[in-house]
Amino acid sequence: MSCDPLPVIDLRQAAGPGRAQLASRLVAALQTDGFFYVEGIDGYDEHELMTYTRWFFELPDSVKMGIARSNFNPATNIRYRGYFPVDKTNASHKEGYELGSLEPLVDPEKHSHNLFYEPTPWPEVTDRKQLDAFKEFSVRFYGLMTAAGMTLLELAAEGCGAPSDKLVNLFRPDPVSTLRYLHYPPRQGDIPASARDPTDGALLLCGAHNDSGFLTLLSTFEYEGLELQRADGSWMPVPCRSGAVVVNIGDMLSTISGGRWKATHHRVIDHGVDRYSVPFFLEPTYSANMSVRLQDSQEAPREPVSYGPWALTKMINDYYEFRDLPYPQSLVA
Ligand SMILES: O=C(O)CCC(=O)C(=O)O
Ligand SMILES: [Fe+2]
Repeated sequence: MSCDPLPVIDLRQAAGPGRAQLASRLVAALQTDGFFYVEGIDGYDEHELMTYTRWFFELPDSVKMGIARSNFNPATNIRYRGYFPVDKTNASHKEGYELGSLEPLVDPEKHSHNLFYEPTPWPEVTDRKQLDAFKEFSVRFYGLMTAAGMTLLELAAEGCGAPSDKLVNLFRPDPVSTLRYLHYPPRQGDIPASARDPTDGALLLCGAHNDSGFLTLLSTFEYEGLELQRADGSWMPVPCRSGAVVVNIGDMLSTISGGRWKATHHRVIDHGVDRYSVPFFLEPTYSANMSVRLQDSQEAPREPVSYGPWALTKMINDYYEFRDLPYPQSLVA
C-alpha cells in the first residue's frame, strides 16, 4: 500500500474513449491501496442523502425500536434487515438501519424462507408524506449505488482482460446488497476497555474490520474519522472528498481475485462529534459461487461455496449486531 493520497476514479470517463485507461487505473488502485474515491456518479447528491439520513435517526427511539431486529426488541420478528441500537459496551458505538433490495424478486418465494431476502421494515410514522419521500429516496439511492458498483465491476474485469460480465453475472438474479444508514454518537461517561484499539489505544466508534461482499461504496459527508490500515500495521486517515464516495474491497472480491486485491482493514475514530455515514455493501445473489476466479489460475479445482452461508458465518462471528442470527445450516439456499 502506498502513502500517496488515494486514487480517484471518475465514472464519467467510463462512457467515453478513456474507458480502457480508466479500467487500468482501477485495477492499479485495487492492487495497491484497496481503497479509492469514486466520483462522477450520475444522480449522486450527498446533501439529499444527509437530509434523509438525519431524518431517520431523529425519529423517536420508540419508532426506531419498533423496527429493530428481534435480538434487540423481542416484540418484533425481524431478524436481518431493520434497525439496531447503540451498544455502549462494544468496540463499535453506532446505531444503524439496514435495507435490502426494494426491487421485486425474480423468485418472490425467497422472501419467506431466506434471511437475506427478508423484506425491509419501514418506520411507523404519522406523516405518510415524509415516509413516502424517504422510501422513494432510499429506493433511488439503492439503485444508484448498484449501478455504480456494476460499472466498477465491469471495469475491473475488463482491466484484467476478463469478459466484462464475469463479475456482474454473480449478481443475477436477486442480489442481496445492503444499504446501511449509520449514526455514531460520540462516547460519553465511562469508556469500556473494548472502545480502545488494541494496536494503538485510539478511541473507537467502529472497531477494525474488513468488509464481506464485493465492494463497499461509502458516503462520509464531511465527517472525518475513517482510517485504513497500511501493510506495516500503521493507520492512515481517509480524508473526506466532497461529491465522492470512498470504495473499498470486501472479502468476496478479494477471494475471487485470487488474493491479489486485498480487503483492507479499516476503523472509525471518535473525534467527539456526532458522525453519520452511509455504506452500501455490494453483495451478489445468495448462491453466487465464491470459488470462481477472475482470471485463470494454477490452483486445483475448488468445490463451489455459496456466498450467503459464508457471509452469514462471518457476520455472526465478527459483528455484534448479528451475533444472535441463526447459523447457516438452518438456511435454505
Ligand atoms: O462509517 C464509516 O466511515 C465506515 C463504516 C464501515 O466501515 C462499515 O460499516 O463497514
Ligand atoms: Fe467497513
